[in-house]
Amino acid sequence: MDQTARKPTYDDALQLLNSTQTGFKVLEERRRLCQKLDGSAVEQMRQWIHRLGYATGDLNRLNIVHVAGTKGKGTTCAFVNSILQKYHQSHGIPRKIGLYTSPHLVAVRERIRINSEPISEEQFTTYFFEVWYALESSAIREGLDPALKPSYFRFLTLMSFHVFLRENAEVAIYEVGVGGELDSTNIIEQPAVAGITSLGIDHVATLGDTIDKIAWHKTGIFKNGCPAFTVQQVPEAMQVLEERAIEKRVKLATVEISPSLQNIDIRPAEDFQRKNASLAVKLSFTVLKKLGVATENSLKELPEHFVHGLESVVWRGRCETLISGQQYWYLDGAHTEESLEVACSWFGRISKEKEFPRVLIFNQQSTRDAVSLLKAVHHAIYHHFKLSFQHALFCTNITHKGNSYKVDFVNRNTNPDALQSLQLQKELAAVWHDMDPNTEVAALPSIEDAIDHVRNIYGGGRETQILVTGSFHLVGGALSVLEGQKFALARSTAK
Ligand SMILES: Nc1ncnc2c1ncn2[C@@H]1O[C@H](COP(=O)(O)OP(=O)(O)OP(=O)(O)O)[C@@H](O)[C@H]1O
Ligand SMILES: [Mg+2]
Ligand SMILES: [Mg+2]
Repeated sequence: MDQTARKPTYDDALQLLNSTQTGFKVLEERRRLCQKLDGSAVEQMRQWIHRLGYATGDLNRLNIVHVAGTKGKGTTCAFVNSILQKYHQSHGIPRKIGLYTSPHLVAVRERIRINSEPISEEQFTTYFFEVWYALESSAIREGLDPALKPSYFRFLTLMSFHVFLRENAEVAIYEVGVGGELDSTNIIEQPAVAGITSLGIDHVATLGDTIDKIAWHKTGIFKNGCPAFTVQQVPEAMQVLEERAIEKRVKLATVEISPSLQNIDIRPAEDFQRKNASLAVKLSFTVLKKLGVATENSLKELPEHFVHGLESVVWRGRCETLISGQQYWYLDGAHTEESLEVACSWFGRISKEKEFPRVLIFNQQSTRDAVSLLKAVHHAIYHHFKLSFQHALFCTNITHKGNSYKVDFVNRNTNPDALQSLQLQKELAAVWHDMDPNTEVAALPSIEDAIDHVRNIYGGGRETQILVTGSFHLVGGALSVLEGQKFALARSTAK
């Protein structure tokens, strides 16, 4: 971009950011060569942070709460954020809270928040270009190719560090991207505290296919001298966590579901969420203690701010309900077997109370085994709840009709030919038809097509309950289409 021509806009920033996506062809090649992550990614991050003019030690000023895990990372971070936000509102401590999470639901800006608010378009643009140009000019100074940029997630991670340091955040809460050991967030040397949420199987190509290999990666965020907490895990995972804690000389404690949560309105009222909340409580106590706030570190009775923080947390796209006319939309971005079970049990519990027809909208366009995930949905709904879907719609992750994406959702990492031919969608429709021949199935080219299809099913005149799940791209796209359409929407949070 010509820097002298005009002031770059938010849209320019997003276009350039999208240009850093690795791209389908490179990803295919990596898969073909079975390339795993290696230590070079973290080393490269260190070099980039230096090129922005920081030492890695500068990050210690951020009193980081670092969270890894297979499921519940984002939610746990959101709980910590909400608790700290309540403290901030009443005591002015922490002065400023940064929150870095992924993926985003409806706008990239959501990934970088200050005091709970996504940074503004203006801030995003300013900080984006500060980082972009600093990387270019340092590359030129060092005789490197200025066109070489960190890939999408790494760029945003770098940018988040820059934003929080520039904004003088007193605490920053960081969700790991993938794994821990080799993740780009792992240049953090001395976090205030580390947390590991529930472990399960995901990202097998990069982390390994067994729970112990996955657990090993997650413990990469353990740092000598920094306390760590985890929740109850399966024994194979727990053993690895304990061994690595000893090896790294880290004090690791396991957090049980706190009895005090029984009287608190945790949403959804499921044990997995109480686990996330209990872990968040311990992480918050620890970081507040580091800031010199004397809180009673007891889980028997929670201080008022903790209760308010837990009850008022907003974390969209997870067990979210939208009511639009006669339609009850239930949206959850779950995309692993364990989390789909959780999402389906939430939907099943609510749905069995109603006689209305049920519609499933499902998509999972990455390298995950979409068929197995779909079977997990079937199993949970048909076997556990003895319920069925009258319609099952399989769409791509393209937001709008006519192959157009909202700029925040552009995804270069999926095979365009497979999207065009609806290859996966047709396969999923056939799999579902085999499992339940009574369901009417359809493969559709976009999220908007699927939503319109639902509106047309019963002429819009009949109450319907729709479960949208399998991917955050799908749920984020569905939310932006639903909210963009002129229907009166009532939002209700999961119970
Ligand atoms: N502790 C948990 N155990 C199992 N499933 C969970 C747990 N916490 C959340 N989930 C499910 O996983 C979904 C995603 O939750 P969340 O965003 O907190 O996870 P995440 O670890 O950030 O996931 P991602 O890898 O997509 O970033 C939720 O909607 C919920 O259905
Ligand atoms: Mg994940
Ligand atoms: Mg997440």
